[in-house]
Amino acid sequence: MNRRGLFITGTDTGVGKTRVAAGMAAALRRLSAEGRFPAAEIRVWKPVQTGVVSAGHCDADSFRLAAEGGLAQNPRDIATLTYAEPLAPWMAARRTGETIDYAALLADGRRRLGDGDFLLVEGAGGLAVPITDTKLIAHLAAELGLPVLIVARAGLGTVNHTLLTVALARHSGIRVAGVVLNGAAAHTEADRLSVEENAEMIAAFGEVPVVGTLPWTEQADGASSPDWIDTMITRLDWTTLLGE
Ligand SMILES: Nc1ncnc2c1ncn2[C@@H]1O[C@H](COP(=O)(O)OP(=O)(O)OP(=O)(O)O)[C@@H](O)[C@H]1O
Ligand SMILES: C[C@H](N)[C@H](N)CCCCCC(=O)O
Ligand SMILES: [Mg+2]
Repeated sequence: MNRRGLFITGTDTGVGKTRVAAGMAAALRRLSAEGRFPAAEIRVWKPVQTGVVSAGHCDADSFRLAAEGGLAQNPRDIATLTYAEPLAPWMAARRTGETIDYAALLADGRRRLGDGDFLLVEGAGGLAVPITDTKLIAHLAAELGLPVLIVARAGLGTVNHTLLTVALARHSGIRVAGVVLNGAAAHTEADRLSVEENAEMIAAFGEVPVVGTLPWTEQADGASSPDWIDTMITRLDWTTLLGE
């Protein structure tokens, strides 16, 4: 199967996975419309989301991926599972008396990958987040056969978090496409320098490209293509992302 896609994970919850996934979706959609990206459709998938009451709620990742990515997909189709408790999927499901049918979730992902479009998948939290009592988000990314893009914070502490995430990805047999540092406080020269030094350490010790540094900006929409997205897209190795 021609697996054309990218799994977007993070070093934590709240690091900007949705922001990056939506920004990529909007940019790739524009490139596709201009005939500069070899996929007719750009689609997003949120396998499981927690902390929201419904996939159509404006706070839901499924809603934000569609809105910020400028996508026509129905948010209710973007997310497969939605749980109210803001917890790891395993626990959020258990709070409702359910267990997640991992095989069905994986099959849904493989179906979505099968139509030859380009699929951006957003995980839940980081890679070591439980989906069931035996499966983590890392298992899902590995068994979908997709490379991961790691969204990490830009400041102090991110080197450890990012290198741990890279190590788990590789231990799980997942290719790491790159790292994006999010929330670079561009207020002072010292901040900018420390972000560059964090990127240098992550690249050196993780043997992974830091493909983007997101400034902390308020606006997020599918209309504009911020510079960081264009830089990131040019730095990614598309031969691996478009499937051999
Ligand atoms: N570069 C940025 N500039 C301004 N706000 C940002 C930026 N990145 C993320 N945010 C905001 O920070 C919050 C967390 O970002 P986001 O929801 O993308 O994280 P996440 O990793 O997807 O979280 P979750 O684990 O819940 O899915 C959101 O309110 C988002 O709008
Ligand atoms: C609720 C949050 N926004 C995410 N949907 C789920 C994050 C799970 C994190 C689990 C953990 O690492 O402790
Ligand atoms: Mg998110």
